[in-house]
Amino acid sequence: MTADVMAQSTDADSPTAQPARHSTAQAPAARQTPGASEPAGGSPLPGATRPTSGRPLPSAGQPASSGPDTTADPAVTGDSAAGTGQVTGVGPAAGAILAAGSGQATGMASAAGSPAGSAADEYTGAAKPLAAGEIRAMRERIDEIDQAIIDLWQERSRLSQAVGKTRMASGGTRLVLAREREIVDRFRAALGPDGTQVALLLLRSGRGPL
Ligand SMILES: C=C(O[C@@H]1C=C(C(=O)O)C=C[C@H]1O)C(=O)O
Repeated sequence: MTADVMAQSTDADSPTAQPARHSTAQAPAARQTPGASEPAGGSPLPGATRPTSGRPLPSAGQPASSGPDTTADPAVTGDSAAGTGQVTGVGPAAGAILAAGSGQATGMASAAGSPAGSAADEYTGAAKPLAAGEIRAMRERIDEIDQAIIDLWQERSRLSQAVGKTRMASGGTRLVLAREREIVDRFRAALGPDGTQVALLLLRSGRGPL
């Protein structure tokens, strides 16, 4: 775990009463999760509650939702990352996805802002048919990729829970922090600060009820 990731740590992830046993034998001594309590479905690791980048998304139009833009909120923390932050709209022309703290995915772009009389494609947000076709093709692949991510995510989660059960049945610890740090570091090295968040969500997903 690098120092800057550790510096991002806060303790805002809600702790639960659920006790957890951590194996810290191999973990770096610089920062140990103190003792017995484990954040709820969350992570004892640094970086767990770091807000997302907060970078505003470029948009040529207005959000489809009037809900608050949580891109600057600590959205990827605790349950909020999984339960909210849904895609609520697509800006016309630019096709920018606008995240909001609540609401359903509408996936529809407003025709407002399109050139008058043009065949604006409301589904893709494109202002010209050719662009709409390209976008549809790319979206097909995006959908495939998303499904692969979901499948792999669920497979990983099942494996992680199986490891935990096996270890506990052998009298071992529920979690191994040194291993979790290794995983967080790998994701962060590959993806930057967002990778940290992804890794923490992955780890949380794998905990489940043991
Ligand atoms: C799956 C394991 O158990 C736990 C879950 C981990 C994970 O989801 O990757 C990593 C470390 C452990 O806290 C493991 O030790 O490999």
